[in-house]
Order: sequence, then C-alpha cells, then structure tokens
Amino acid sequence: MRIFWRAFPAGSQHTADSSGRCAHSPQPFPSSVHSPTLVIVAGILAALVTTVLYAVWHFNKGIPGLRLWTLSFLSASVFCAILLVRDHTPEVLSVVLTQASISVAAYLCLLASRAYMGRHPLPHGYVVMVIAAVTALAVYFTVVQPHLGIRFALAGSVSGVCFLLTGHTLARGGFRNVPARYLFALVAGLHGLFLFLRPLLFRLATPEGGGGAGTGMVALLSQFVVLEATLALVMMAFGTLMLTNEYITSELRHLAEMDPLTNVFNRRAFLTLLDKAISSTRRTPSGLSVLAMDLDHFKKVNDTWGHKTGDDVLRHFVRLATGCLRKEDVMGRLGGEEFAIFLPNAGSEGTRAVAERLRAMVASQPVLTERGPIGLTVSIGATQYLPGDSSDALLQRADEAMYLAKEHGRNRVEARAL
Ligand SMILES: Nc1nc2c(ncn2[C@@H]2O[C@H](COP(=O)(O)OP(=O)(O)OP(=O)(O)O)[C@@H](O)[C@H]2O)c(=O)[nH]1
Repeated sequence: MRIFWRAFPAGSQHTADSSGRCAHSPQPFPSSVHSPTLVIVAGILAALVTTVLYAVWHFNKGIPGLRLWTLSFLSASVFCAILLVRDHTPEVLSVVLTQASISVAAYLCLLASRAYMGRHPLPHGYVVMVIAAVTALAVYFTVVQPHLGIRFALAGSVSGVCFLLTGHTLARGGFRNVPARYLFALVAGLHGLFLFLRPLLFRLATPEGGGGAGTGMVALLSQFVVLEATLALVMMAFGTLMLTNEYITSELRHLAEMDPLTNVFNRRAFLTLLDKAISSTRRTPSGLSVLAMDLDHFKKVNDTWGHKTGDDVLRHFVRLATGCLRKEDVMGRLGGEEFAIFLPNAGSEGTRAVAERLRAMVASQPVLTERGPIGLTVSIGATQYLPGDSSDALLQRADEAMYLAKEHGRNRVEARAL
C-alpha cells in the first residue's frame, strides 16, 4: 500500500494497513517503483508548454482562454516540482501545495475551455472555498486521522471534476467547430474519469496482507498512473496548441473572406462560393438564382447624414436582408452599396417572392437614428442560372435586371431569364 502512495500525492513518509489507514515509516521506498524520471519529464514538458503558450499569448492576446491555459500549465509545472521535492518538504506543507496546485491547474483549464467556448466564467469564490475545504480535509486525513485511501480519493477529486467538466464544455455546442476541440474534450474527459477510477483500481490491486503478486500490481499501477498523467499533459498541450492554431487560421480566413463593415462575404469570397454553387448545379441540376441589389439614392444619405450614418444604413440593410434568407442562401457585398445573394433550389417563383419580400421590408422599415428615421429603398434584379453560364455572366444578367429596376423608377424588382 505504501507503494501506491509513493507514486502519488504528498505524504510519502506513510505506509498503510489493509484498511487504508496509515502509520509513519521513515524507510525509503525501492527505487524501482518510484517514477521520478516520468515526473521530471512531465515537469519539463509542462514548463516548455507554458513557455510556448506564453509566447503565443504574448503576440495573440485576443485568443480566448489562452492566458488561462498558460497559467494552467504553469500550475501543472509547479505541481511536478513540488512532487519532486516532497521528500525534503514537511508533509503537511507538501499535501497542501500538491493538492492546491493540481486543483488550481485543473480549474484554470476548465476556465480556459469556458472562455474559449464563449461561456461565462464561474463564481471563483465558491470554487476557491471548495479547493480550500478539500485541501483541509487532505491535511486532516494526513495529520489527525491518517488514511491513505481517503487522501488518495481527495487528491483527484477537484481535478477529476474540473477535467470532466472541461471535456463536457469543449464537446458541447456547434460553436467554433474545429477538430482540436474534440481531441481536447476526449483527453480531458478520459483523464477526469481516470482520476476518479484511480483509487478504486489501487483498492482492487492492493493485496490484503501486503507483498507477493499484488505488490507487483500496485507498483505497475503506480507507474501507469504517472505515465497516464504525463500522456494526458502532452495530449492537452497538443490540444491547446492545435486550438490556438485553428483559432488563428479561422480568424485569418474570416478577415480574408468577410466584409468588415457588414460581416457578409466580400466580393472575392462571394464569387468563389458562387462558382462552387454553379459547379454543383451543373452536376445535379437543381436550380440556382441570383439577386443583385443596389440601395437607391445612397449618395444622398451620405451627403445628408454623413458617412458614419451611411455605414449604419448599410448594416441595417444587411440585417434586414439576411433575416429574409434561408440557411443555404449566401449574401455578399460586391462593393459600395451593391450587394448580391445567390439562392440554391429556390425556383423562379420562390426567387421572385424572396426579392419582393426583401424590397417591401426595406421600404417599410426606415433606419432609426438619433436624428430621426431615414427612409430607404432598394432596387433588385433577379435571374436564374442557365446552362453554360459562368459566375460573371450570371451576375451580369442580374445586374442588368437591377439597372432596369433603377430605370423603371427604383424600389422595384425586375427579372431576366427567370
Ligand atoms: N457610408 C458609406 N458609403 C459608401 C460606402 N461605399 C460606397 N459608398 C457611397 O455610396 C454612394 C454610391 O452612390 P451612387 O453610386 O451615386 O449611387 P446612389 O446615390 O445610390 O444612386 P442610385 O444607385 O442611382 O440610386 C457613394 O456616395 C459612395 O461614397 C461605404 O462603405 N460606406
């Protein structure tokens, strides 16, 4: 039983009887079952990951959760360092430091995952109280009523809950759908589960009378537990770096594809998506329609109310337009006050209906500003994909229909080849 404790939390000076109670023992443990090398490796890895994450965070402070993950790995490095020097540390201090550092590391990991997923932080006061209470209990079962089994269960309790919740937080919801999220969730969840199963495994492997094959099992299990913790650390480090990398990549893609003012696709991204939609409709003919839209007399809005109000009007229009669309419809800003939408599988009647609904909605919902409402109308040209059309030809036909709407008095929908 003392082997079991040797590999783990502070308190290596204790041995235990078969009930899990322990008595003081000054003898050293056999080096074959001690795993300092793995702890050193884990500590070095944690310190290296902390340094790398700190450097990444320093240059990318906007990545949600990265600062907290950096602090979590720092706390894990401290935990490894305390484990390594615990034979030279007063036992109570060692228990307090290991319990607190691993709980804080796991809690920071949970907070980081919540920040990454855009969820509210937790009430820190309560969590600190829980960590303090569990640490006090660990001290109680070390000094007042020594009991290795309970101490061992306590050692993994807070961190076990935190890692399970981390897995749950990262696996939930469709937000930030990157593969690294699921890798991290799986590793954190399995590690959390293992922290709860650990005491049970040791209980099953502990020989009633001590010694024999059971002692060998405990020794093996001890080393496996350190190995598992090291692997979990490495996998979570990979997970954090992958999340960081994927976050930066998706931000860059967003910047390259989206119009910063209105947050719809910019011209280049819209044309790329339209090309893809055309290829797909060529393979499986299903109908593809395009609307070209241009705000009426927008120059007057700018001239009368100023450019900033003009920007608000553009955002207002996009909000109304996107509210009229289905999930598969795609909207882009082609430039200035010109926008376009392509609608897969809308059919000619459906396309006319969407265009008319959009026109009527814009005309009936003025932009509300501090200086009063500003009336707005839009001219819309609608067309449909014809065999052999390129994206340029399709857009040009929609544009021609839109100019026809302007010529016919604006605030109207005109169609060509629809
Ligand atoms: N506020 C703002 N104005 C923009 C932006 N991009 C283009 N514009 C303005 O949009 C106006 C476009 O004016 P015109 O092309 O003359 O068209 P219009 O006044 O809408 O007239 P019609 O299209 O014929 O109805 C110009 O005044 C541009 O400066 C932008 O990002 N923000």
